[in-house]
Amino acid sequence: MTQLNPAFTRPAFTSRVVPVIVITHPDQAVPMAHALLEGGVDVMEITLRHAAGLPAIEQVAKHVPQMHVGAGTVTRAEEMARVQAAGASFALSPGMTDALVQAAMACKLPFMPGVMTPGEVMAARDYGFGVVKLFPAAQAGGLAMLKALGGPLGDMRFCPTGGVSLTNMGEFLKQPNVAMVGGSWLTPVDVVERGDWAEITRLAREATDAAAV
Ligand SMILES: O=C(O)C(=O)C[C@H](O)[C@H](O)COP(=O)(O)O
Repeated sequence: MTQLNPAFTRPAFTSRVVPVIVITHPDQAVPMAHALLEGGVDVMEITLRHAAGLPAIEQVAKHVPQMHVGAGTVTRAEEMARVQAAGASFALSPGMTDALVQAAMACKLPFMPGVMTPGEVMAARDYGFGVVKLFPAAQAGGLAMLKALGGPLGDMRFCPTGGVSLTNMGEFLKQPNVAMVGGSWLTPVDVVERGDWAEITRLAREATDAAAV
């Protein structure tokens, strides 16, 4: 099978930290995108957890072309075409189903499925994925799990997400099989709700600097 997610084998974005974002009003999307860029983060995972997610993706895709906007929490096949139509340049999911993978292939949308077991990593590789999201990373075994997977499945790369923070992100990024990390700590809901974009830039810069070490 051909490589399905080339964008995640050689990501188009430069940031090795992927903010996982819950947006509650589409108007938050564009200022947040600018604030993250200002802090050196050129990728966003805008989740579909809130109804504002889809219009938020649309806003960023339309108004902030230098931002790589992805759709997160894509758990149903029919959402794949919808997020692509909204302008998402890739999709992520906490898991992997045949239906989701088929939908991503049909749309030719780069997709990062979620995995938690060696069997799921192998199934993802069979489909042609080279980079997968380890979710929930902490509960899956964190660093120890990544090291263990690196033995038999050393050709696969991971984006651990779930329980990753400023404190432990450096340890994750040092692992040779970790391509990038994801997390919600860069965009706390209360900070977004009050529109404190300077604080989002500060958090993004702090993460960018920690990733560079
Ligand atoms: O919504 C999704 O699609 C997910 O995969 C879940 C998120 O990635 C995690 O909830 C982030 O975890 P924290 O950084 O620990 O908050």
